[in-house]
Amino acid sequence: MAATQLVNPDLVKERQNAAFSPEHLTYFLYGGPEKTKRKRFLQNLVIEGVKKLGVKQYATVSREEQYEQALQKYAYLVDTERQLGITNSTDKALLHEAVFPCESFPYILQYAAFINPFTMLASEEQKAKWLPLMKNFRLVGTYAQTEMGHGSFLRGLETTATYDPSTQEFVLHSPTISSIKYWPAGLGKTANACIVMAQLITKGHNYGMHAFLLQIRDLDTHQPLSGITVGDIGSKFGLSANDNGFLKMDNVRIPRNNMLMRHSRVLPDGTYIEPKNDRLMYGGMTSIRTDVVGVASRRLCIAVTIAIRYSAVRRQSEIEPGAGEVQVLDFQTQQYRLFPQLAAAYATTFASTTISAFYRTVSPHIERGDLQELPMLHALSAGLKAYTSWTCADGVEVCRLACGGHGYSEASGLPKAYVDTTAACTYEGENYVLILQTARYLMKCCRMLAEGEQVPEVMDFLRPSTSETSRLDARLVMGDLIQAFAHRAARMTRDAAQSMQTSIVKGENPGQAWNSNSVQLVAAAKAFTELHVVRVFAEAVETMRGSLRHVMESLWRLFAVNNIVSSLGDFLVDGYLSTQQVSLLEPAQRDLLKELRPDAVSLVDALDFPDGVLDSALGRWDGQVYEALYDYSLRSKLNEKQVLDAYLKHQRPFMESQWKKHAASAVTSRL
Ligand SMILES: CCCCCCCC/C=C\CCCCCCCCCCCCC/C=C/C(=O)SCCNC(=O)CCNC(=O)[C@H](O)C(C)(C)COP(=O)(O)OP(=O)(O)OC[C@H]1O[C@@H](n2cnc3c(N)ncnc32)[C@H](O)[C@@H]1OP(=O)(O)O
Ligand SMILES: Cc1cc2nc3c(=O)[nH]c(=O)nc-3n(C[C@H](O)[C@H](O)[C@H](O)COP(=O)(O)OP(=O)(O)OC[C@H]3O[C@@H](n4cnc5c(N)ncnc54)[C@H](O)[C@@H]3O)c2cc1C
Repeated sequence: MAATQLVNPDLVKERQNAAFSPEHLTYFLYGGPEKTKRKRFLQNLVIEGVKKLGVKQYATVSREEQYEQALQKYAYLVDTERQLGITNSTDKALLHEAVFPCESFPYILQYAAFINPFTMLASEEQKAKWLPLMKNFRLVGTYAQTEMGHGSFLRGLETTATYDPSTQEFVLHSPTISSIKYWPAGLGKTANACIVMAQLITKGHNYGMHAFLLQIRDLDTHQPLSGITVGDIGSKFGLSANDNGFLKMDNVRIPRNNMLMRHSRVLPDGTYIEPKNDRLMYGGMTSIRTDVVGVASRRLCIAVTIAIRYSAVRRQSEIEPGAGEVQVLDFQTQQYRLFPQLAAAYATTFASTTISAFYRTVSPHIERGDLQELPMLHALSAGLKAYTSWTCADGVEVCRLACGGHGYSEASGLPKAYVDTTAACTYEGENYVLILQTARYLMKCCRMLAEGEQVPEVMDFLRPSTSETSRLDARLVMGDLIQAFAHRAARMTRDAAQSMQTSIVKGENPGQAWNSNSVQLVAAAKAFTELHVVRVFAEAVETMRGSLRHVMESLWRLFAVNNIVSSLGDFLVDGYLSTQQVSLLEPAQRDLLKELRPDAVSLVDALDFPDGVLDSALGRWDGQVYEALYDYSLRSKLNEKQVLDAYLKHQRPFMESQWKKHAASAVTSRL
């Protein structure tokens, strides 16, 4: 920050009063002083670079302009990456975050869901041929899987890829209106190619969903190719700069070699060679799900930074009559709303770091054909994607509401953070559908344990425990709190398994039994995922020392206590927590709010978002919120002219006609 910047005195005081050094926490989050320095350098560089492009603030332009500006900013981003020789994925993510703060952009899937799944699914020969075209943007692509009629149930996809041995081509076809590909990001106007997921039919047999590389537009004129109908799906709840698209294929012929043939193949005569495991086709989705955990947690980190800084600057109402208006952050209710979001922001950040690390560890094994850890990776990434996007979307909305009226203005940066985060509850697998995959794995582990088989170490919590009551006392020992989450997850999983068994005994088939108990299964999978998040947050805190450890331990405790209190029935139902123990929790929660109050601003400062990423009049580092809000309003398009054409066209005639009807006298320009 510029040393000369005039900072709101309340924020200055907050920063002076912190009991720990936020800089140390920043170093912890970003991997040390050197990496932090690099992060700041990179983000500030592109924030300044974007300013020089002359693009307008996202919230002040139309959808078409947002789209155009996003293309312009992306070109600048890639040029900068190349000039700086950036290949590291964290550096890239940091640059993306600074150029597109809580904003989507048309090329979002170029790497995440075009190049990555292509690399996973294509043969070496195919990679040699197409990767250079993809990496150098000759091919701009997306992942076209969802159709109008099917997104969750992939076996129900209707698009067909029928092999014709006489020409050695596949014929891609959308046989019905519901089979039109619908939603893929960047498909409408930007992509000239895509990975299409379609039912592979050869020698009259359907072998299920497979991936094909399809060119959809001419590489020079960008016109759609013959047989292709493609376009933008129209305005959405958010993600306006993205041209999510539709695609209809009318018997489009592609060479046999455009089927991605690393795992399964079709020989020239039409013979099908099966993959080692048909789940490998789903690998691209697992990769993005782990990214989505990171995307959602960063959005909540941004929202909580905005809301806590603003609450420290905003003064309204008195606590003691006559003693002056207080910072709204001093209201217990404000702390009760915001501090759990702060805790969740850190919790999901650590969850994101660990699932990414797990993904990086396991994917080379999967690449080698060792699929032992695949079910666990799938269950954990699906559960965390759902848990984090729910938690963060809800949290962003809590932050927005906690900013009062100004939270409703786009100037706050919170509406765009919300619409962006809530989308993550649906894309890459609707959350209920995904968390049920986690439940499926839990049921499988229950069966394995019942049959005396080994389960992965993280599932050990399912083993019968000797202790059926908690040792929790007023000290709120971390181990006792973690044990409470473990007990709850185990009990709920066993209860769900038992209910499934009962349904089957009553005569339901496995599908019916699953559906009859799916509310319980979802609850068990959420409890398991929350246990995981509580654990990884605790593991991170346990590596910290001194005053940082002290404050982060309190934040962790707030996360744990808050989650117990908000699902108290789960912990009481079998008497694991006694009513006496429960009576400790709400006072402890209030004490934690008070304890964390002096460190709240520094805890968000430590997240280290530059103003360019917050993109918020309310969350600015210097706290000069009213100047920023006023400036934003002056830039409203409606203020470009004092008297609008719409006034002359609609308002004035309307007013005149109303007045004439009821008063039958002339309009005067003054009262
Ligand atoms: C502090 C840190 C600092 C760092 C700074 C960093 C800052 C930056 C911040 C963030 C970093 C990240 C930046 C990266 C940017 C990336 C951006 C990402 C943006 C995303 C944009 C959105 C794009 C959206 C794309 C899409 O939506 S694509 C479409 C997605 N569609 C789906 O997900 C469909 C969901 N449906 C399914 O997956 C399946 O149909 C099903 C629900 C799983 C059911 O399938 P089915 O075969 O019918 O299943 P079952 O019978 O139930 O199960 C069969 C069997 O298969 C197993 N299975 C299923 N899936 C998988 C899998 N994926 N992997 C492995 N195994 C799987 C399942 O478990 C069953 O197994 P068993 O039979 O053994 O039980
Ligand atoms: C912003 C955005 C971007 C997207 N980008 C892409 C993209 O790039 N590429 C792409 O291919 N797709 C994309 N999608 C599509 C997305 O992946 C799907 O919308 C998503 O997987 C959900 O599928 P659906 O729309 O069919 O929902 P549905 O499955 O129709 O869901 C409707 C309801 O039914 C419930 N339901 C469905 N099945 C079950 C079940 N088995 N058990 C219990 N409940 C069930 C769901 O929980 C939900 O409440 C995008 C979507 C959005 C919103």
